[in-house]
Amino acid sequence: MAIESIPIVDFSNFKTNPEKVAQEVVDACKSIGFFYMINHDIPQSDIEKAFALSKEYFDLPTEEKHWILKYNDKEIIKNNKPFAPLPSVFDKEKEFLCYFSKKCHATALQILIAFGIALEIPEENGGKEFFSKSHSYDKSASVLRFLKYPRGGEAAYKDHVRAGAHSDYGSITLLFQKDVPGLEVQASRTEWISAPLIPGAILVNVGDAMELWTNGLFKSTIHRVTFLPEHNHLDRYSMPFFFHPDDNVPLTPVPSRFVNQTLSSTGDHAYTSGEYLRRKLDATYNYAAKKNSN
Ligand SMILES: O=C(O)CCC(=O)C(=O)O
Ligand SMILES: [Fe+2]
Repeated sequence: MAIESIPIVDFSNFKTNPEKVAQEVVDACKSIGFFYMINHDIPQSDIEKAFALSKEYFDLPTEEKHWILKYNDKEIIKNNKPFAPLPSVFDKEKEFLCYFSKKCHATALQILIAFGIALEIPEENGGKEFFSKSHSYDKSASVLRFLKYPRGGEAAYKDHVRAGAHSDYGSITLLFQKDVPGLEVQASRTEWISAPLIPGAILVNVGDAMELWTNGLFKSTIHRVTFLPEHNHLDRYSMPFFFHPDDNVPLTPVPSRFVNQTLSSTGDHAYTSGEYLRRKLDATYNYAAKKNSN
């Protein structure tokens, strides 16, 4: 049966009825790979503030934004520290940004706890904390990203697809959308359906590492961003929080009676989370380099 919409999961009952909420989360992850999380713990005022900072940054003159590119040099990346100093727009709000990214982390952990509950992970393997204990705040590649899709002009951006079809690489992604819709999801692996804006909701999706870890039980679904003609005069801002397991976590089948324990023949399961991400990034950037040289 075709999947026509993305389910909404209400987390206000997660404390009182965790099994029910967890089951809804896992049903969504097994079918469409996306769900809206409502009644989460991130205040709307914080989300608005983060969007305002993003806009403040993108509104800077281009030359001011370009200075950061000079730091885009491998030698600057040392001990996993940021590769460049923060632009002043963000530096002055460092405390808030730290707080906000920790809120995203804590919210994503709740979803992972739901996975642990519904997949009935045995206690000896970590029980409901099986996934969450593998996602520490500062030891993974998790990242909060601020994105802007500039409005189209007469000639520019004739192509209505503004972020090409892709799947995400990590375990899960939390997406904050604002004002302008545009995300489309390849439901049922064939048809595109739109992911409308639901005020206050966070759109959550499964990434490739989680699909691999659950041996295909959860679906890392392809999605893209398109602009409808009526939105072409508007800038679109979004904030994805890409959540990744710690680099050293092996992506071997999750110990759950719902997860097929037979290894696939592709050999992907031998990878740790860090190796898997590196492989994906290499494939992406080699591809980009080849495409740009054509
Ligand atoms: O901007 C969006 O709404 C989606 C972005 C996205 O899918 C991504 O950055 O992976
Ligand atoms: Fe994505």
